[in-house]
Amino acid sequence: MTHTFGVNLRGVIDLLSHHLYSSPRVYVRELLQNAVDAITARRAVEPDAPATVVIEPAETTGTGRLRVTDSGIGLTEDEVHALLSTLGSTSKRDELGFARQGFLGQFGVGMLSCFLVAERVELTTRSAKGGPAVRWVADASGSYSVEVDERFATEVGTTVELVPRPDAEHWLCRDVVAALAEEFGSLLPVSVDVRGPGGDQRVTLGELPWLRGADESPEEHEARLSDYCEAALGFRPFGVLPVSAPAAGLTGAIFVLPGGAHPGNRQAHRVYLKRMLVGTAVEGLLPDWAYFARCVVNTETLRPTASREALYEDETLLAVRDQLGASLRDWMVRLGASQPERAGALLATHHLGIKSVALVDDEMLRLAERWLPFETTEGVMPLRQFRRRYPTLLYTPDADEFRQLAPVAEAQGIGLVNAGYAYDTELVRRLGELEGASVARRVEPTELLAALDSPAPEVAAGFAPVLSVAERVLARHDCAPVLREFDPVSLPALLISDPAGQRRQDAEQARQDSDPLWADLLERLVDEEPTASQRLVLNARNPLAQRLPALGGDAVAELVVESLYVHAVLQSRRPLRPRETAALNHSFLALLDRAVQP
Ligand SMILES: Nc1ncnc2c1ncn2[C@@H]1O[C@H](COP(=O)(O)OP(=O)(O)OP(=O)(O)O)[C@@H](O)[C@H]1O
Repeated sequence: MTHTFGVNLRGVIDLLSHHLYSSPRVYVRELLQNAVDAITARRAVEPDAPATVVIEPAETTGTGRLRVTDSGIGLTEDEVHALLSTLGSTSKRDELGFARQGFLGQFGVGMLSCFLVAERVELTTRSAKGGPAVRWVADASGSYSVEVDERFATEVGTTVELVPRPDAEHWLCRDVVAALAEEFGSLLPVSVDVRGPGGDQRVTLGELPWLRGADESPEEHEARLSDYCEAALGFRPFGVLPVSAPAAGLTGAIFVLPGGAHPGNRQAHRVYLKRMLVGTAVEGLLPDWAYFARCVVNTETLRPTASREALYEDETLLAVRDQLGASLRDWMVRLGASQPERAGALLATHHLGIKSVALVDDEMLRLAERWLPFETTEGVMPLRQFRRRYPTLLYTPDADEFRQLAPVAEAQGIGLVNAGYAYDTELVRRLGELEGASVARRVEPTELLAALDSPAPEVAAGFAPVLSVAERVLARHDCAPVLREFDPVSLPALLISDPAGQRRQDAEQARQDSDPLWADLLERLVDEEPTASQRLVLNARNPLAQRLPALGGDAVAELVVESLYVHAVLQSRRPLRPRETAALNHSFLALLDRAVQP
């Protein structure tokens, strides 16, 4: 024997209010949706039928109830039983169960959302198909009654009245209802009026704001869209671009933020489905890199989730995202060609997002090269400008390394680029991949050392005793001294790390930490390259360094060399190692002690 499931209406309402919809406010959307669908159905058979929805809030009806009247197709008595009184039953699907084109509803549960704010719903209707007027009265406990009486309604259409729940009266008040009707329904293709003491307030705009009027110039259109963006999204956009994706029946506009966006910000796009608002913080319409832009779109085919508050991540949405992303990118490239200054300002404001696209997109890479400011030894400038002087982009992948090497490189006439910030190294490398290996190269610190002049033999001979002291002192810090002559003269010593020596040091550390088998192998590696991992390059042109050979006794020379070393480490902004901190304390205090001796 088979039985039919019973449904506990209270339980279903609880499910809807607490788990499906984010707030009772959606009841206005569901009422508007039913009214618009009913008008669509009537106009399919009667194209000139009126298309009006009138909302009378609690204050206007004077009974505390809310009344919504539409000029739609209405319902016959049989339809009232079959469609309204059966959960999940809908007139908006075809015989095979597919959602019928042109209708907003499809699940047959929307009416239930009225019970989020009402304890009773009264629906009075007259069908365009003929027959008497019908009244359906349902209450939140799940019981309903149907009455037929010619006198209930004279016009074709439907009136829904909500009798508020004692704790939900405010949801039916004019301010709340008008605000919600405007938020959800401002773009609907019918007229929606909210009745009030001062007359009717029309909440519908008529046309989609991003469709350009016949007598509107492009400039006027852009200015109007900027005003719309300010009113709807709360910011004056840097730029506006109308977009469309015909496959998804989508039209709309992308608004570029004037500043202040962060790559980690959630995307918050305003999406309308068949001109009814889905949400104001819908995600996924633009690629992640476009975090500095917001969309307002209307779509005919993207699928809403059951709550109608988000979109399904299906293939159509992915295709739309790619297409909108490409439109934004093309717009930026065009801006770069037609209004270079504006493009430069845009890139400077949103450089992180733009750099992340440039990593995978050649056009954007060219744009970034031409417009994005980089720190270089020639000052802050775009890479294109830097390359006019230095055909090879010699870069440091680390900002500290840049700071350490830049003054010396600059004095030797070597151009350096700081590629130490997010995405910069990859970007410069990609430029090399695109245009040939000679375009970009990481500077090897030792290469800079090679560019520095060696002092004359007699000068070197004078420094020999100091250098042997320095060799001993610096060995404690895995460093070896070198004597060179270089500018700037004000710099007594420069610390340069040697990648080969660093590898050796890493291997040494690994050897100490590893098991005997590996230790043996690593030991051989370590032995192969017995170089220190750092060089302290003493500047024979610097007046302080020049006084080193004349220092009386090894003890003072030791102190000075160690101080110069620690100073050079500090200059390089590398954190001090414990042994270096100890050396700093010791040499500083010892020199102080000597300085204050009577
Ligand atoms: N104002 C109205 N005029 C005419 N018919 C209506 C009206 N309101 C509701 N109906 C009928 O009642 C049915 C059930 O409405 P309900 O809002 O519960 O679900 P739906 O609109 O079909 O789908 P969804 O759950 O997606 O909103 C509708 O399919 C429609 O046939």
